Amino acid sequence: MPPRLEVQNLNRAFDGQRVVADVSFGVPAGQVACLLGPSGCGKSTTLRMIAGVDMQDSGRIFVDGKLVCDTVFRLPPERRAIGLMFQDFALFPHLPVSENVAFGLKGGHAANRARVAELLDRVRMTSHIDSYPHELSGGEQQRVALARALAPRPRVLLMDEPFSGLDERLRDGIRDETLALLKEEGTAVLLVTHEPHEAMRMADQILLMRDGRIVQQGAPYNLYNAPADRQVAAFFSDINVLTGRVRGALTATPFGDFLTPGLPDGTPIDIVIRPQHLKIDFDRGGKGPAATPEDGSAALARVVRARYLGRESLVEFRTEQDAIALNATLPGVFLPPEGTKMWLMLRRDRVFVFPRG
Ligand SMILES: Nc1ncnc2c1ncn2[C@@H]1O[C@H](COP(=O)(O)OP(=O)(O)OP(=O)(O)O)[C@@H](O)[C@H]1O
Repeated sequence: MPPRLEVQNLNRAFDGQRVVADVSFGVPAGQVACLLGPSGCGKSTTLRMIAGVDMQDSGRIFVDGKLVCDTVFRLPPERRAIGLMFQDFALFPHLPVSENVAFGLKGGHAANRARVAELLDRVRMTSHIDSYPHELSGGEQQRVALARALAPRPRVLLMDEPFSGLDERLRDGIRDETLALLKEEGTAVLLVTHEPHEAMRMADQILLMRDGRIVQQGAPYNLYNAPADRQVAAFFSDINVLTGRVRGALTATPFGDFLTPGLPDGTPIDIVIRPQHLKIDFDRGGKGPAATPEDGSAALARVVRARYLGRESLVEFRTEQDAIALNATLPGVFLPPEGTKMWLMLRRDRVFVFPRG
């Protein structure tokens, strides 16, 4: 079976500047793919080409294996079986909820009572069927917009930052409800976001974009735990970076040597670790824990600052050797005074080693 949505080698330039470069991916039915990346990396342009409101310079788009658009053939947007839900896609203010949901259906609400009732039930808005948009909260409007987008049973739904207008506290609930409904409908979803948290929560597959290219794609677990490069690692959380140079297939640090095979001597190396994967131990008269294969050797450091963040504490350290700044997060309340000597270790299975790009 071909993926429900498939994109092959899409390219788009504006004024000679490439903003989408050789983008390819597939989204199976019932799955959510998130196009994730910083502002201006080409996410919305990709979405607009798939929707049919912009035209690619080269590349092909398929829905259920059928060509929707290449550089010669082009189905108009309304014949692509692709639904849209954009942040600024407001509901029609002069229509009640029932007619808003039925808007894309032939015959309006009168001819589609069952479908409208089913969708409003699924988004828990049945009691608002006769309300007008201005009588609804932001979250309620969003749920109606979702029902409207799904009413014509699109094969593919494109969502551009659909939750960004909502109150932070409402968002997670609405995201989860939306996800449940999309799975039930079997729609393939392509969701654009610049928020890693949103992508981690929603996506079966993340497509991470940078400068018009997909730099890594895969399940959220893979991107978080096996990032392709230092920037990908940094996109999902704060990171600590140790720098060094290859010497005889090894890179030396205050935490012992790291294997860097296959790289010529002198290659600059970034050793990356997330703050939650630093281990700390107390100083026992100038001695720290013994080296282990799991954690390498310990390095002596002093506390620069410690802050309580609610669920965890953030402690900033500086190593005695090389004065490397390192942040550690620890669960609960841990606020050692400035200057406290402690021993740090890096969980070797959580360290990423990259040649500097
Ligand atoms: N119609 C256009 N004409 C000229 N340049 C454009 C046009 N549309 C987009 N661009 C440029 O292409 C680049 C990518 O824009 P795009 O909107 O796809 O990025 P994005 O990743 O969706 O960003 P954001 O998250 O800020 O919406 C930007 O530099 C933008 O200025």
